[in-house]
Amino acid sequence: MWSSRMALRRLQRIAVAPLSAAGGATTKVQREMSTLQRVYVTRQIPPEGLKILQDSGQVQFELWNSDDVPVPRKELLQKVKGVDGLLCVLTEKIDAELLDAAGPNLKVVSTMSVGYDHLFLQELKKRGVRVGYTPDVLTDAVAELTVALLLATSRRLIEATHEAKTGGWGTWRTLWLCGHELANSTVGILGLGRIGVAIAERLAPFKVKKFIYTDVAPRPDLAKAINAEYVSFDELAKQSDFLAVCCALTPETREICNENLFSKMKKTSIFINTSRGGVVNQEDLYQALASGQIAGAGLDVTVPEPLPTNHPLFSLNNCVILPHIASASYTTRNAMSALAANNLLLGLRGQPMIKELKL
Ligand SMILES: O=C(O)C(=O)CO
Repeated sequence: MWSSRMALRRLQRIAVAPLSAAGGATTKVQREMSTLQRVYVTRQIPPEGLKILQDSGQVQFELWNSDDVPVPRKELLQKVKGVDGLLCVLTEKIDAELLDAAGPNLKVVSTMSVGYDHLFLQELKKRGVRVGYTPDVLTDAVAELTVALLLATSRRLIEATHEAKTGGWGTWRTLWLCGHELANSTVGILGLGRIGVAIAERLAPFKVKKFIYTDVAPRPDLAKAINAEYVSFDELAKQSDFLAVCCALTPETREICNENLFSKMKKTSIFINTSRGGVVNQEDLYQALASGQIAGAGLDVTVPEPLPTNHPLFSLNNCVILPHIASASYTTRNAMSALAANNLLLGLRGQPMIKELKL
């Protein structure tokens, strides 16, 4: 056990550089190594992204060679010293402390995520660090999972399989495990972007009657594609039979889903969140679910992550909680890693990234 733990630790510190195959250092290799830009990768990312970095001949990179445990903060602060680029995932806070530890060589931070609430954008901007992220490539996977979570919650699939497995399945009963159906319903989208549109497109064939949305301002170009009506925040709460949260986590949206929202929702409505846990006040959500103020909630994201197994939300039958898996398909995670790697390489060359955040 001890030796395997030691071996794991050693593995997690292994440096992987494209020129490592050259073995013993030759003068040529040393010369080439010195011109390669230095990169730290905070996770063992899916193979497509790693291959792009390895084959690039542009960077020498070191990675935290585990997907099961995030790189400890202390180690990360050490490893980023003097790097030109950083490829991270959403578990790493890229804040002033980290940017100071990295120092003035750092030119690019590329995150393998569409969300960027873990990046302190003002600090990055102040230091002139460019930021890449991975929108679009995950839209289909996230929309698909959102529909699955919505149906699992509204048609009570988790409760139902539990009952079937544990002896609760008696005779066929007229109202047992009844839920709420999409046909003839109003679906509300909080924060209409690419993902909200993709969710609506997938829900439309279920005979949804009406799509409504709210955002900081109307988004007619996007709304047109799904024939969605712009409404106020309060109207969204009042009218939605299903409310899907698709907004980014920002200071303005933090805990925007709170008692004020839940108290205006119908007792039969279903709340779904696949964006960020921080947009929800979880105590208020618990109260709304436990008191029957709303019918159910499906969450792919929580605060914190992982949500402790003794968290009150886990005690509720009408709350379905997934471990942040909305983008978790092999195709999508590989595409995200490839995009993150390409963003990083382009940024380090001083070229426009494929997907770059405007700071
Ligand atoms: O990309 C993101 O921001 C996620 O939440 C994981 O898909």
